[in-house]
Amino acid sequence: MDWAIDVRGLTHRFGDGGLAKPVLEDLTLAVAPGEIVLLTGPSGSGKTTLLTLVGALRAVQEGSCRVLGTELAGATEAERVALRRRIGFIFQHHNLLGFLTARQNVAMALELDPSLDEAERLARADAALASVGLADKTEAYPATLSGGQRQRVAIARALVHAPGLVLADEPTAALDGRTGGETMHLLRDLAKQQGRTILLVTHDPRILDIADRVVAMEDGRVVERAHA
Ligand SMILES: Nc1ncnc2c1ncn2[C@@H]1O[C@H](COP(=O)(O)OP(=O)(O)OP(=O)(O)O)[C@@H](O)[C@H]1O
Repeated sequence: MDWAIDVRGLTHRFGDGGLAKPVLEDLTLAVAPGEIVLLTGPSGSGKTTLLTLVGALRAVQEGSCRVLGTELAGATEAERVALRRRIGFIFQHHNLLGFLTARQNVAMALELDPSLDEAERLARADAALASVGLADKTEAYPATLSGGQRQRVAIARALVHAPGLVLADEPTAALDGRTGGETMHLLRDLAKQQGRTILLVTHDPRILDIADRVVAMEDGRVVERAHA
């Protein structure tokens, strides 16, 4: 099987090497293409660290971490940058740029694709915004949108470049329960339509039902793999 994510024996430490207790310890996790996996577990169990390693945002220290076919152990910064371009990221705080409209924020994710001209980028951004129900907000600035609308813009931005993988870190943390649930169901529906793989870190029990699989972490290890 060509896994979207194939992590084996991953160990990660912060601080001064040998003596520090690992934040991730001999962790193994495989995610199939098109699968939606939610990662839960107590604060400090290493979820965000795992997400940043899979997202090629930090260097692998020990073990194997294959993402979309790229081995990140021993990868160069250029290889990590190339992989990051194939991933869509969604953060707790939408991370939209306040001086850009919704359309410009989404189109930015396409700027690295030299095959697209400006008109094509904007057209794709509009289509992505329409797919999250924001066809009438393309010219809106983030400050004029609600929290749920901003996170939907962030979803459009994460999906617009047809990423092989979407990584999300606590995407509902800044939203009320109902809005968080609606937003994540929308993400799930779009991901399923488009065949995207998702790894999503959450503390929010109300969104566990969007998962194909819920993986629980504790002390840097996977402790439970439950089917949702
Ligand atoms: N850059 C860093 N330098 C030193 N220690 C760090 C760093 N980042 C994280 N840690 C430590 O690593 C441990 C795991 O952190 P991590 O953020 O991965 O956990 P988490 O499960 O995502 O927690 P939370 O649910 O609170 O976000 C914590 O004890 C944290 O303090």
